[in-house]
Amino acid sequence: MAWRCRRALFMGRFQPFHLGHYNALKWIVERESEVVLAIGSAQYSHSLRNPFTVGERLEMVYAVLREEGLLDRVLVTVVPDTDGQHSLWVKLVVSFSPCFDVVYTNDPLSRMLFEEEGFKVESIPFYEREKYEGTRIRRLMAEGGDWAQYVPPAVAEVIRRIHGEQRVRSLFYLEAGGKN
Ligand SMILES: Nc1ncnc2c1ncn2[C@@H]1O[C@H](COP(=O)(O)OP(=O)(O)OP(=O)(O)O)[C@@H](O)[C@H]1O
Ligand SMILES: NC(=O)c1ccc[n+]([C@@H]2O[C@H](COP(=O)(O)O)[C@@H](O)[C@H]2O)c1
Repeated sequence: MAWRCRRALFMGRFQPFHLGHYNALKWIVERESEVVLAIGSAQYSHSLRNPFTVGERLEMVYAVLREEGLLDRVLVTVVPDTDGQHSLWVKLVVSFSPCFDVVYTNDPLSRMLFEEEGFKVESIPFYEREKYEGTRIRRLMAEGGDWAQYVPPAVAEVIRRIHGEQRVRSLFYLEAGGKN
């Protein structure tokens, strides 16, 4: 592969940024000179799948990068979804992102779309996936469980400041049709 900029892309929704994402990021940073962390589904918020705004997710990511001294190795961008127009999405990612050569993702659709556009795609080893999964952590928030142990402390601080747990609980109630 001809390198253009020696940078890797790490894509995700990060709803919220949890310890699985943190371990994945550290693993990628060890293998690559620079990483572009791209926050996807940027236009979405206030749903159970995407409760946090892209601005709130940026706060979570920067809190971790600052705390871990990673600001000189990781660039951050945000990318909206193209909602079904999959053939346009990689072009949008490219235009919203600093240059990158290789993509790290476990999402099969993202892999297919990036490979079709000629990008090298790598899988990420899962870190204790039974614990560190966004869907599970959001459910714990909705049920008043101990979600904070599954995110970096700096992220827990952001979520508490924005009353994220209360929001997820309300969304759970709304999306269940006000029945639970
Ligand atoms: N525990 C984990 N270890 C390593 N990589 C992970 C882990 N959890 C998620 N990832 C990877 O991080 C990327 C971004 O994931 P994403 O933001 O969708 O989080 P998620 O935990 O899979 O959330 P959700 O359950 O909301 O879909 C994906 O490639 C995903 O496979
Ligand atoms: N057409 C599209 O908008 C399109 C296609 C594939 C992936 N994506 C996005 O890429 C990200 C993939 O990350 P996950 O690993 O979090 O699923 C998500 O934000 C997802 O919505 C968008």
